[in-house]
Amino acid sequence: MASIDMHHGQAPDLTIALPKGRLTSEAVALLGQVGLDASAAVGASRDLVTLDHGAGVRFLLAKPFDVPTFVAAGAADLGIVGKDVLMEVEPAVVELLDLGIGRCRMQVAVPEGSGVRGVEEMEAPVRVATRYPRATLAYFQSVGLPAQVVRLDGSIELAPRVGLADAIVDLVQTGRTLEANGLVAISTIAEISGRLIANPVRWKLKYDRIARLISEMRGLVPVRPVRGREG
Ligand SMILES: Nc1ncnc2c1ncn2[C@@H]1O[C@H](COP(=O)(O)OP(=O)(O)OP(=O)(O)O)[C@@H](O)[C@H]1O
Ligand SMILES: O=P(O)(O)OC[C@H]1O[C@H](OP(=O)(O)OP(=O)(O)O)[C@H](O)[C@@H]1O
Repeated sequence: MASIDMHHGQAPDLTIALPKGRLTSEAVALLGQVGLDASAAVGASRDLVTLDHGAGVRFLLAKPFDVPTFVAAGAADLGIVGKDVLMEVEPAVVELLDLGIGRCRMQVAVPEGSGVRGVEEMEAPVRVATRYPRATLAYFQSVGLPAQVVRLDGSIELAPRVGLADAIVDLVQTGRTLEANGLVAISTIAEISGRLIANPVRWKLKYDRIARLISEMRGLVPVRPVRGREG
């Protein structure tokens, strides 16, 4: 439908890519608090584009790992995405704000029965199952421990149980998934939360509009600036 992409017959002032899934409802709630209506993103509609006509803002619903792709390419001006994705993809985007949503940790975990309680106790080369090969290899390199990555797309906690890996690197929130699978966290790689990102060129071109949005968001939740205006 052509009209869905238009704002009173014109292009929208701003396009924001939202992650489909776990972060969607928190992101929509946050946007609602700054007067932007993205509520259709949490409804039953299968439409992947939703428009707040009054505000002139268009929302794109993308898979979390694809949000940086849309933003870096300029298909969206802004995006909301987990820090885990940014660490893994290292996209050409500007990270503007920590939104404080989707808080969890990226951790290294091992079978409880292994007796290992610190990465320094592990025997090299460590076989690590993860969805985050890049962040994992960077971490193990930083602690001087050779590692081999087994790349999985989910159910990471299964790998050590069936001898596919000695350890995992995954996101941990309540710790229930680790516990239920006989694993224990031995190290934290990073604190994770949702971030507001921008296409670097649009950040300059639409500075006033985006800066207004940032100051409105900053005034709300326990948000903190990650990086200032660049370039
Ligand atoms: N257990 C968790 N607790 C808090 N935040 C999480 C948790 N798991 C994931 N997240 C955050 O939510 C984001 C989106 O997670 P979600 O599970 O919706 O996507 P995904 O794992 O990429 O799933 P899929 O590939 O099935 O779409 C992650 O990138 C991360 O920042
Ligand atoms: O510490 P917890 O509160 O138990 O949360 C951690 C789990 O949540 C995420 O998985 P998700 O539920 O997204 O499933 P997936 O691994 O199949 O993507 C993550 O990959 C862990 O498995």
